[in-house]
Amino acid sequence: MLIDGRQMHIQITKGDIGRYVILPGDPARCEKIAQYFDDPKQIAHNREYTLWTGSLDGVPVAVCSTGIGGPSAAIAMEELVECGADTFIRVGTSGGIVDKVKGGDIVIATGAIRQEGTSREYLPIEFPAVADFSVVSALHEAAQALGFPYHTGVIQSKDSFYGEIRPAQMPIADELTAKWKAWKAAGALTSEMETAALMIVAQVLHVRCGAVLNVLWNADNDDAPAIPPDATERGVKAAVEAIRVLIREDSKA
Ligand SMILES: O=P(O)(O)O[C@H]1O[C@H](CO)[C@@H](O)[C@H]1O
Ligand SMILES: O=c1cc[nH]c(=O)[nH]1
Repeated sequence: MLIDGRQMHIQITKGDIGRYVILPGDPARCEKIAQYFDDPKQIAHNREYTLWTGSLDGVPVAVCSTGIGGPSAAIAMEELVECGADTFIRVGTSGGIVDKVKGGDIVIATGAIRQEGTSREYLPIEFPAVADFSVVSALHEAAQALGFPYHTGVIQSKDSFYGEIRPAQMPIADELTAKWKAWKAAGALTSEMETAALMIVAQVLHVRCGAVLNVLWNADNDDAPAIPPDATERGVKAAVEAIRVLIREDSKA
């Protein structure tokens, strides 16, 4: 929605960005991600939304933070699409669910459990939050090329960070614990807060979206989690490389 010629929240307009956008949650991560671009430049900063642009292999790319949780992430995607973007890769931090997913790993999400509220205001809960196949395929190629330990599969998105970290302290502890147990039994890989909403908004707006998550720790296995020093870097490198793959593949189409 334009107010005085700029999108109300992200404060940019059509022509400011190209079609490819990386979406971290944390605004402080935008500048670091933009350093992988040629000619990085900050173009906007409003609320939780920081935007940098640049290019990869001569093609315009951007990074835009989404803040924490589905509501602000959905707003970012809606406004970025109005400005011409159609391909998104979320990159963020997460906590491993199944035992094999450990701090320092990366996870490529093929779909996300919709344990959040935003996506329910777009589509009924029966509709699955799934990643775009070409984005998953590009992330897969990137992770293999970079040689990082990675997993591919379903992740969980939820609204309450502390509902994940301290479920026993919540009045609905039984419900939270039973659901976590079910996700784990089904092989859900890692837990974060934005991917399901982004995938559902992308579905509704007919654009492409995928996600790569850096795993900080495994919530059930690490008593005193030691966050690997490059834990937030690996997913970023995979996302940037995947954008290069998509640029290459899209140029053939
Ligand atoms: O590292 P980011 O992208 O912010 O992602 C994760 O970190 C935040 C919680 O600490 C949530 O936004 C969660 O999804
Ligand atoms: O465990 C974690 C770590 C980061 N972000 C989350 O949402 N959960």
